[in-house]
Amino acid sequence: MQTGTALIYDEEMTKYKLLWVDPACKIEVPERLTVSHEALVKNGLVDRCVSVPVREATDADILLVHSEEYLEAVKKTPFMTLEDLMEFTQQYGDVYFHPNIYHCAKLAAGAALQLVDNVMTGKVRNGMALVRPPGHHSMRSAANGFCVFNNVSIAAQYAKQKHGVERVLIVDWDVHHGQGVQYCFEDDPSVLYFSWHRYEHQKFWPQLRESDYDCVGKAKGAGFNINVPWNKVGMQNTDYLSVFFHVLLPVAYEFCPDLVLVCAGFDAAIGDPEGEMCATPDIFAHLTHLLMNLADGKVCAVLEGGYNLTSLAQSVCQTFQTLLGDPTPLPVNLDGPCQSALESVHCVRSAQKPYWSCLKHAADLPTFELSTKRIKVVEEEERTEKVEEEKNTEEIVWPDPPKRVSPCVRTAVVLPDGVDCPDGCKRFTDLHPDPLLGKKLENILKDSNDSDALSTLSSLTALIEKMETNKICNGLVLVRDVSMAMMCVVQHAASLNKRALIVCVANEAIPIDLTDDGKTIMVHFSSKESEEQKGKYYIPVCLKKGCSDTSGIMQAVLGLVLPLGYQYNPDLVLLVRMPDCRISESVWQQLIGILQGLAQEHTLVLMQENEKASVTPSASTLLGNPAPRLGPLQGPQSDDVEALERLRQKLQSDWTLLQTTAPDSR
Ligand SMILES: CC(O)(O)NCCCCN
Ligand SMILES: [Zn+2]
Repeated sequence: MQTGTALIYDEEMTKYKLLWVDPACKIEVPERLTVSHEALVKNGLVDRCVSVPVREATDADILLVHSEEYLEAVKKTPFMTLEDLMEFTQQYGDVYFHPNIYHCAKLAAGAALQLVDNVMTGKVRNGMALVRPPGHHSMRSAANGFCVFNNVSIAAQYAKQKHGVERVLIVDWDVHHGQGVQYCFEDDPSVLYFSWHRYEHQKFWPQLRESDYDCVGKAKGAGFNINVPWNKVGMQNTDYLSVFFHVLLPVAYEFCPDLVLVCAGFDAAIGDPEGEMCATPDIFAHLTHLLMNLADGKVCAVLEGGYNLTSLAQSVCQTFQTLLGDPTPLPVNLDGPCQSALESVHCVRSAQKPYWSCLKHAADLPTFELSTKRIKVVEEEERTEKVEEEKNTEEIVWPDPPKRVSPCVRTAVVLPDGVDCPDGCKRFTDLHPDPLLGKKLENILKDSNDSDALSTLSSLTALIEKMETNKICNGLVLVRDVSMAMMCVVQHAASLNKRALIVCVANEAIPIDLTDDGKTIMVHFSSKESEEQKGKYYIPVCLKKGCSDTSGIMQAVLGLVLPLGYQYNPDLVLLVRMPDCRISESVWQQLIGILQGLAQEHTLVLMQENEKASVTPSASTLLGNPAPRLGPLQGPQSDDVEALERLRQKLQSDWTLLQTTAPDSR
């Protein structure tokens, strides 16, 4: 299994800066790179990465995206006088040139190519390049928005041409719209470009009509360009996650990319003068994690923006820690998305509905949107250039990101004799069995002197306690009676006053009645509608074709289990696979991989002892290896989607992160 996280950085890229007065450009300073790199050093992250050297992009590399005349013009800038540089800069928007910026722009693009080479040839699993000048605004023949060459666009073309990559997903979480990337690939179905960006109904820079949600790509590229406009500032963690759960991830899994490139701009974080958003740096740990089970984990992040030196450095560290496999931090009290974010999610899903089967049941455009479309045209004339008043974001403060400590044992296993312990795992037995356990479990145990059942259950309960004290990250247990073991875990977690999210894949009803105290939530995948109501914390997901239905399971995991799980914020995730369910191994691994974003990766996998063949693949994902790709997903069964919608409608008043449509409140 491929491991290793590349860090690509060279201090040469700090050696250019703004040489004259220009309020729009003064925030793009060399210190952006130095504070980021110093934070990585301070947190011991540089030593844990594979340092990969930069290289200069060649003319041929740059010409993958840019025109010869533009490249030739930029080549002249090192020899220009200050006056010439200022005059040369005039022709472009919100960007500046410097005698050394051409050199640095070649290094920034070359760094992205080095990252792609090392990931695609398997030298590392993933990585991030810390570069400047950034890239996503630069166009075929124009510099723009501090960008000279379009680093990520060049990397995408390079990956296709040199490594035969067929499908590239570009995730642009920078707070600005990377119009340069959109223009480059808008008619190209092999590159799916996703961007969210501060928009404020076209009032925010670069004030482009084509940054809105209804610009979905052109010709063969229709559907392969996804714009999520933020029409208000102050977006929070929950808004970002809502877009990942209900827009990006379902489409990304359907697209099934061979490679994921990230335009990793951190001006989407709190404190940034450009974004004026409120998402905290730890959100990038989750955004990164949610991408890491795509493309067999081949994720290449390239720095774009990020102008608050504190939140930038913190966000960079959060991203690297997740790329390195450290447990994700607990997502603190997420309430649902704000009304404006919900409108954007609603509009994007309906605009993209014709192109993606995972969205074929999405709601149509809200009626107010149709009416305001006309109003916006009227505003077009009235739009006055929003004067970029000096934003004073200095006084904004936020808590330091939580420490993310990897337990000394990553994956513990409790296996029957004769089943080998997978590499990297640690066999676990309970050294101090609780003599009263039989008594405590008598309501569950059929006969309390069944010694090896008792020993398995005592290992199980001891394992849970080791996870709660963060001695062990996650665990895999094979048992004879899965239902009984599940009830034992539920009871024990409750006795520890720990919240448990149970995801149970089975093919028919299961004998469990949940307490109604909310300490335990169960999502039960099955092929039969369960008639009896088992309380509001029991959530039956019925799939007509049962658990062999990959699309059905993934639709429910991304659109229901994840949002609900993130909002519930459990201390423990229990993944139960009933003996008879026919879930495919790779979907099972995706389930394990995706849900590790919760509960600081305290996932307990429970299977029947005859599932020996699943021990190694399940353990591999628990160890942090990416789950295998599922292949491009077909559409889910219509009646399953309708059942899921009904379920969502029923639950979303309690679990607001499940919402995908804005109430027609206008
Ligand atoms: C890379 C970037 O997206 O952060 N550049 C932002 C330029 C803003 C100009 N007003
Ligand atoms: Zn930006």
